[in-house]
Amino acid sequence: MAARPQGELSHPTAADTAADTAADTAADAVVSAVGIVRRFGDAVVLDGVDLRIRRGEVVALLGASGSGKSTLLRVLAGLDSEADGEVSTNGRTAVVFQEHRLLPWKRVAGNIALGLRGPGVPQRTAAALAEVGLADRGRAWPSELSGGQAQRVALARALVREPDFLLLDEPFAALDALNRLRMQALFFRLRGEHDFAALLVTHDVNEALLLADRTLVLEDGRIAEDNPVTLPHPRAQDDPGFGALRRHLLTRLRVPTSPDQS
Ligand SMILES: Nc1ncnc2c1ncn2[C@@H]1O[C@H](COP(=O)(O)OP(=O)(O)OP(=O)(O)O)[C@@H](O)[C@H]1O
Repeated sequence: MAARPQGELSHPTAADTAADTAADTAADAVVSAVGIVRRFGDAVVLDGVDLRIRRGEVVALLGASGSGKSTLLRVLAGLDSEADGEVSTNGRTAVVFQEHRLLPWKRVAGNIALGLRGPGVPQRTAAALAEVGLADRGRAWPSELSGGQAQRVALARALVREPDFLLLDEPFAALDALNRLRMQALFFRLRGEHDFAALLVTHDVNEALLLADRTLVLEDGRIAEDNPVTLPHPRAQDDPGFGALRRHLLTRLRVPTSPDQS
């Protein structure tokens, strides 16, 4: 790993040393982060995070409120230039936030197509909308959508870019319980069809265990726990293995469990 000056987060490109790239970003990794440190004033929020996510892998990032999950996501997405350390990405990335962030002055289709070039954009836009079950809403304004629909559009806007790596910051947290379950099922289906890797920031241990291949716990500025989830799909919350992992994570996160959760 090449030494990087303090105060500088590097996103190496092909111009960086070939040796670094070969060693640090193996062909099967969509993102590789080494020694990420992020301070806000005197507060050290990320204190040396190392993380690698493989192609096609879905990783859930858990941690107490304020532990730095969103900060880490922003660093990995290249949205934060103030961090120290090194991030290498390999392929296209796209981000979905908790709030849909659709432009209110553009119709749904216009929001999805934003920034796309070349022939076939209307077809790609229509296909992405169909994938999230909104084939007939392309001409709607964002203000005419329900919260769940708007979040589906945000997902379509990310998918139409055919990302290798999808970063999701509590994408379903603002939805009611039923819509949340629908979105989780949709995410699972899309993941099977597109084979993207994902980092899913979530507060919801059940969501993490339903969707992820691996769970991370961020604590004291570091990845304190990194565990594979080997349960077969479709995962059921009443499965004993699921329950054991949930209890472990809830304890790790110091969330009190009630008898019906255990
Ligand atoms: N722009 C900023 N300026 C100052 N402090 C910040 C800034 N962004 C984040 N922080 C601080 O960094 C810490 C981590 O914030 P972050 O949003 O990453 O946590 P989180 O784990 O995503 O929290 P939550 O689960 O509540 O969303 C918090 O103490 C927060 O106040």
